[in-house]
Amino acid sequence: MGNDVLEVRDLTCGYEKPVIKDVSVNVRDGELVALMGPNGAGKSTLIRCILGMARVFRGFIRIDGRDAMRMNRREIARLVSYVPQGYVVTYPIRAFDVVLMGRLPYMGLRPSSFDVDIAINTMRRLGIEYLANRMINRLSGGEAQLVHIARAIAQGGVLMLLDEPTSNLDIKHQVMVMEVLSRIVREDGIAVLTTMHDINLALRYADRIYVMHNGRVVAEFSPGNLSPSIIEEVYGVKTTVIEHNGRPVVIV
Ligand SMILES: Nc1ncnc2c1ncn2[C@@H]1O[C@H](COP(=O)(O)OP(=O)(O)OP(=O)(O)O)[C@@H](O)[C@H]1O
Repeated sequence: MGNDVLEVRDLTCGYEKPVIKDVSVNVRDGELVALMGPNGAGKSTLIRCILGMARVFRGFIRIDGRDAMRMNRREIARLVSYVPQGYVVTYPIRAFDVVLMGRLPYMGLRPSSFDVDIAINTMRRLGIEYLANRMINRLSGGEAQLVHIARAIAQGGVLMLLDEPTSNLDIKHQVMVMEVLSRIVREDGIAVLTTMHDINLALRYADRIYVMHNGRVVAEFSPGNLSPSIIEEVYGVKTTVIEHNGRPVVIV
């Protein structure tokens, strides 16, 4: 873990008006960073800003050392993959073709055999090659989420952005998705920034956690340094932090 893959400095960004204000975050290679905060705090907007999908008023965003605001969509797509929140494909398309779509930033009119190999190998690596010929609109939420993550991995960037990848998943699939993400971070040395609502999942899997509130970053900590006062201040609920198997667990 070392270099900043994502560096956001003093960013004020939003839509017609700013939504997030003076936000600074960074994610290094080999690091999984969780972005937490109440509904409407500005987490998805920050992700959209990094992707060039929202209006930057002030500040800068560097991806892999390059000024993201000077990059075109294709250049960003070669560095950054994105799994949006609650992304549901309603039309019938094979799971394999969804994964292959990750290779679009590199393709001409048709995929090369290299692109096809990457898609096959990525599905194998995540243990979901058995889903390859299934239609994505007929998969369970957890299976479909793993396919979308495989698509993002096949894209082969240095930074993966995920918006609530575990929402709507049962406990087993939540753990499965987070295990896959932390394995990819370790094995490939990529950087992952993911929004999450489940504090205990974040404490278990994230290397660091940022907390946003009213468009600002109000706390940054590693799981071992969590103080209950942060949760109380931001969410307004009383909590107790206990240690279980050497890890902090929040009890409401
Ligand atoms: N396209 C948009 N145009 C204008 N305002 C928007 C747009 N999208 C979101 N907002 C506003 O920006 C603010 C932050 O929303 P955002 O979706 O970033 O929050 P969030 O922290 O991701 O919330 P949640 O946890 O509910 O997903 C909200 O007040 C929201 O209404």
